[in-house]
Amino acid sequence: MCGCDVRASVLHGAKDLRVQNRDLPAPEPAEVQVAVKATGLCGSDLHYFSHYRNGDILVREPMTLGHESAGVVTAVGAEVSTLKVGDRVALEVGLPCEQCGLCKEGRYNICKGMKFRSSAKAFPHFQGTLQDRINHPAKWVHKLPENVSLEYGALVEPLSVAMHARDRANLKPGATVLILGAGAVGLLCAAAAKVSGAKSVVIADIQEDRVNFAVQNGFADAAVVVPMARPETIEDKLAYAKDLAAKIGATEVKGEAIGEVSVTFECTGVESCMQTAIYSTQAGGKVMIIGMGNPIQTLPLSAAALREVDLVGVFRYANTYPEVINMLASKNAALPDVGRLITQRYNGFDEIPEAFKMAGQVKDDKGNLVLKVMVARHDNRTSNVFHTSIQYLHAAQGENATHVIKVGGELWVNGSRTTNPTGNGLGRDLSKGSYSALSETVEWYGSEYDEIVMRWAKNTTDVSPDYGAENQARLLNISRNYDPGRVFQMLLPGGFKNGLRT
Ligand SMILES: NC(=O)c1ccc[n+]([C@@H]2O[C@H](COP(=O)([O-])OP(=O)(O)OC[C@H]3O[C@@H](n4cnc5c(N)ncnc54)[C@H](O)[C@@H]3O)[C@@H](O)[C@H]2O)c1
Ligand SMILES: OC[C@H](O)C(O)[C@@H](O)CO
Repeated sequence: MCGCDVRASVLHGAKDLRVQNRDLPAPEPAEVQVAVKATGLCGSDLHYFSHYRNGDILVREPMTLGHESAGVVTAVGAEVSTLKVGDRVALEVGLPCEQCGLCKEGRYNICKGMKFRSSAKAFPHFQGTLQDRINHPAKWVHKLPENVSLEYGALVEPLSVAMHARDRANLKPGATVLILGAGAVGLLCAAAAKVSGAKSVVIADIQEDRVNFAVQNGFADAAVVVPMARPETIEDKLAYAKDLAAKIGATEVKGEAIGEVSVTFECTGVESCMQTAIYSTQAGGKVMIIGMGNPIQTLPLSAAALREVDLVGVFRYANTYPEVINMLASKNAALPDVGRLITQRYNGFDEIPEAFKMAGQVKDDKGNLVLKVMVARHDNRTSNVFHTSIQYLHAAQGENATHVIKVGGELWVNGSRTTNPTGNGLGRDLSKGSYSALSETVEWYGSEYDEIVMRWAKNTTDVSPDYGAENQARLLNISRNYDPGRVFQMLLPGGFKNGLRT
């Protein structure tokens, strides 16, 4: 149990991130302590990073960013019976008052007393998750099943926004759906529509690559590239929105024009898109207001009111985590692979400023889309140990020592994703037999070096005697004491590798 110093990434001003030590007490009786392993960067984090404010909300004291996170439980408070050390978890980072009428109705997301990690709305600010470990009430920490990785665990937060929007839309199977904005939020809303049985999903964005990504990866059935224009007068703006709505309505899915849609998810925050959303939605339909843009917008209200098109606000989520986690675990065939949104990965505190820089770009240096930037936490010391461990295990198995890890459908060789998994002589599909002692226990999610060792150690109960009794005992001991910090101490050079055949 850690009552100790932890490192945190702390924002002191616009683009002024510093790595600092913070005292972390042992968890309170109803809390767990979680080693944060994967954190997705979101638009609000980026606003705080770039401007030291998010819209009207000013940062008033140094603040740690990050709220889309998953990690591993490292300690539990005395009253906690639902979680144990070693559990892999997704963090629901908003703490509502739990006393007010809205909380009692289950609408805790709009509780006035909400404290949300990495938001400067509450003061003192509730510190975010870009920190080695945090203490968090067990009630808001959700266990991940074995087949949901920590990166997917981090996506539970933004996917919750989409599922909450889906719920607020009361989306029915067979609905027709328009998504305005093909950023991470729009794409996740498209995924939520797909998994809920929408008949057709059309997605529109000014960025052609993004809408193409959506269609190519099964998030949408058809794409509309929104023309760039800057109409000045309100008449011209509404005429532009009507034209765009007509263009969207004429878009064909399976040979049929989509027409006016049952539900529009507005995920840009842009005024012209809100106007278009009203014109694009059928009488009796709904416009879901998810994008947060200019707080004052001119809208064709009568076009909504006289056709009973409901304009429905969406703010974060409530009671979504269990469903979203189940959905990810059950691998529902109607759900597009949301993991494809993770387009860039960074490791550790030193790379966080670079990660934010990337999150502010549309494309990376290689011309790849930037949709969701993920920050994992490990330090160099442990990553070397990880590689060493895998290398020695392979050696111990009598094979060439290579660092070959299967991640989902892809192979990583010596730390890089390989496009040629079998042709270079290094590739081995660890799940397919030849490494029976390791099969299905070796998975590497992005750069979660320590998790892989954890999972592998947990399962290594019948390893080859070649590992040596001492190391086997050590592994079993590791698996019982599932604590990343401690495991790595045990795996430091001079520890684990000693005694293994090379
Ligand atoms: N309501 C909530 O609880 C909630 C939660 C998270 C994010 N958000 C908001 O959702 C929005 C989307 O978030 P994101 O992370 O996907 O952001 P993003 O910036 O990645 O995506 C926005 C997309 O809108 C597109 N766009 C901009 N102008 C456009 C136009 N005129 N026509 C068509 N498309 C246009 C951009 O090209 C971009 O792809 C943001 O406003 C964010 O603040 C809301
Ligand atoms: O500023 C509001 C933020 O965008 C939200 O809190 C969101 O990121 C949480 O899901």
